[in-house]
Amino acid sequence: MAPVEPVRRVAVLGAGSWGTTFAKVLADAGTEVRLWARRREVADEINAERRNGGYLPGVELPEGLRATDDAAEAVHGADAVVLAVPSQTLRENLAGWQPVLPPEATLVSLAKGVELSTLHRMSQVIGEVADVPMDRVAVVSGPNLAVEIAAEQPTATVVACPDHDRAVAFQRACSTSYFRPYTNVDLIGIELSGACKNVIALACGMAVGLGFGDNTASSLITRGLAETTRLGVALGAEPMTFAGLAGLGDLVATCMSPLSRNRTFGERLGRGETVAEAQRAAHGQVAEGVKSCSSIRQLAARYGVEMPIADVVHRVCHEGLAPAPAAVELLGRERKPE
Ligand SMILES: NC(=O)C1=CN([C@@H]2O[C@H](COP(=O)(O)OP(=O)(O)OC[C@H]3O[C@@H](n4cnc5c(N)ncnc54)[C@H](OP(=O)(O)O)[C@@H]3O)[C@@H](O)[C@H]2O)C=CC1
Ligand SMILES: O=C(CO)COP(=O)(O)O
Repeated sequence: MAPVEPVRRVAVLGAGSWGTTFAKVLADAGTEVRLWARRREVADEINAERRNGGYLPGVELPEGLRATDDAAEAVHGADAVVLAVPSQTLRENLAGWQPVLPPEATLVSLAKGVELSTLHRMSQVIGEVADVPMDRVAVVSGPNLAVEIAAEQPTATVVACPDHDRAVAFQRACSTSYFRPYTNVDLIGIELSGACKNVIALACGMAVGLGFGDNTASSLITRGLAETTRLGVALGAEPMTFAGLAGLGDLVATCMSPLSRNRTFGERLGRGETVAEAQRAAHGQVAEGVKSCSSIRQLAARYGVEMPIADVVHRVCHEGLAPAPAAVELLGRERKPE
């Protein structure tokens, strides 16, 4: 395999809260970065005022961060292309960008979800649509609440890629004084961790909305980690990945933080709001677990893995089960050893 070139120039496609924050991280790391925004006015605001007020109010973006609404312009000459759109829209967006992708660029997913129509992880979607070998596909995942990172609070993450050298090259491109990436080669474990923690965070939010405290949340986190690990191992992941930053780390951050959109969504359901009401309150920002609970549940069924928390979250979000009886159901399951 040819040596991997250093990552000097990166395109970030998607200017929501995480895409914009990650572009800031890259710029702060000294990497040249172009950010693609779907709407022209967002690109104009970033260029003229160095802010993206709709997603990151109060955050000043670095001078060197340039935005455009032209994806071809954003990716031109890029050593890496970072995909920062919601997971259920990745296939369609990437199909549009595919003809202009630089032939040797590393393709990096920030999205945390499992595709509903295929049950594929994001790296699989990227491999299929961009028609690239999997050693060119990477994932960034960890306890990474965008708003905290945009405020430059110390945070660690994982850059995962089957090609370790490629992971190291991208790790260098996004290391700053406040953002510390580790590398990993277990794409399956890192991606399933990121997708499943959103579903467990919905369950934790429901518990909070029902008025339950930290014992309930901790019980959900721990049993959520157990069912995520079972699924991951069945799909070929390394069990230890789930104890790392993208596993336990992200699970704790998302389940415990009021900044999490998934936990907030679950909390609204726990307080008695409908899915439609919780969706309206999210103001267009994505709570990935609402869709991924269904794809993850199907994946679990396909591999014969028990995921009782994901199962009730799906039934609350899509089959009209109320959060209170869902909790009763989880507690009333057959008694078993840990
Ligand atoms: N926010 C966070 O803290 C973190 C998020 N993630 C993950 O990153 C991914 C992106 O999330 P995030 O940036 O937070 O999402 P947001 O909801 O904040 O932003 C989504 C972005 O994608 C754009 N977009 C492009 N195509 C579509 C489409 N078809 N439908 C909807 N939006 C589209 C949106 O454009 P427009 O503004 O025009 O709607 C917007 O720029 C998700 O998978 C999320 O789980 C991972 C770690 C941290
Ligand atoms: O992935 C995240 C933190 O790591 C963000 O979580 P939410 O999408 O629930 O806000």
